[in-house]
Amino acid sequence: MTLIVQARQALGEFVLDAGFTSDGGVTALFGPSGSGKTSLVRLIAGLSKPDHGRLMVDGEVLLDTENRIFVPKHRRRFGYVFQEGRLFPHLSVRQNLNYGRWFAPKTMQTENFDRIVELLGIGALLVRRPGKLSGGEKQRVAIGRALLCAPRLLLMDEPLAALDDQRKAEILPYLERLRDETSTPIVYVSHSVSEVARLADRVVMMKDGRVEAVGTPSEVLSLPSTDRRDAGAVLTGTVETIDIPHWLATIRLSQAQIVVPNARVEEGRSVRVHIPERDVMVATQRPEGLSALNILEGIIAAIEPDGDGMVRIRIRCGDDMVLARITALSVERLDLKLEKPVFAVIKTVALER
Ligand SMILES: Nc1ncnc2c1ncn2[C@@H]1O[C@H](COP(=O)(O)OP(=O)(O)OP(=O)(O)O)[C@@H](O)[C@H]1O
Repeated sequence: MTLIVQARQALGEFVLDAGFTSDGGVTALFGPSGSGKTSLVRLIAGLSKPDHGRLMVDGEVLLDTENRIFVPKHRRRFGYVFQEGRLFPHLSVRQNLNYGRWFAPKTMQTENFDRIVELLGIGALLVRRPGKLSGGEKQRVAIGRALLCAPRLLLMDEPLAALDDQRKAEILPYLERLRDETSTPIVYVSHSVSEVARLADRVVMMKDGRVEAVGTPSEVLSLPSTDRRDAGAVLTGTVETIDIPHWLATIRLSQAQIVVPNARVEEGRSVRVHIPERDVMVATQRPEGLSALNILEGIIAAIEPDGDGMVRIRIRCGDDMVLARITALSVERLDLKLEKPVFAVIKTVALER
């Protein structure tokens, strides 16, 4: 699948002027509130029309303002999942799902039902009405309904934003399965670093209506302009062991292991971990007697002034890069220099959420 989108639209004072391409997988539209993510996804969906723009899927032109082409939303064959599921309250889960199936091309109408129900773990809910479902269950049904239309692209606009952390944690593994076990490309709107770190293959970072950066989660989420509270490294590893009594998973990175609070993952599974740069300290000797579980040995690969007396240190640990944001005074006191061996003391690391 290839998706090419480019659009310009004035919305009152706000001007959206953005575009990106995708070759499939999960593309996250990421950025602060008001950066234009929803406006861009609405244009892709055909829910609004840009002043100027072009949209192509697999070579088919769905929008081209110059040539006055505008394929209406119901003929684009895109699935759409909103923040709140928007299920029909008077229909059972099965009927809600069947409603989605109705829009699929005839040849695809039957094959998918059981597989999608199993994929999303909603088999036990089929006879219930939406009023009797939790927020996370509703979202899973909404995703199922969207998938049953056999969409060629699934648009998800902050699908977890209305859920509490526990429900988010419940639903994220289903989204991962969706990514890994279906070939449906997804455009996923979110302003959560951890969600994007966990799910996205590619990140389109937006700011003030424009695309500021495009790349892998590790490339984009470590950029200084990412929300300060969450900026940091995103590393990929494999679950080595699970310690259920302590609720910890040990993840093998390129060189070292890292211990992460979570015991819900399966051993052998490939996962991403997010290490916020503000939660990393730098030491020139291996510290002892600390409560931090993760101390990684590495070499300083970059020292970047970051304003307000702060400095970002990039520490190369094997093939992984860990980021630390520390004071310029600490850099002086510890005499930190390029290529110096150091220890990254990691206070928090998250496997998801
Ligand atoms: N129809 C409209 N008329 C005027 N302004 C609009 C309209 N639609 C959106 N905007 C403005 O465009 C900007 C971008 O909004 P948009 O919802 O796309 O951002 P977002 O990145 O999705 O934000 P959030 O994460 O809060 O949903 C906002 O400043 C919003 O107020």
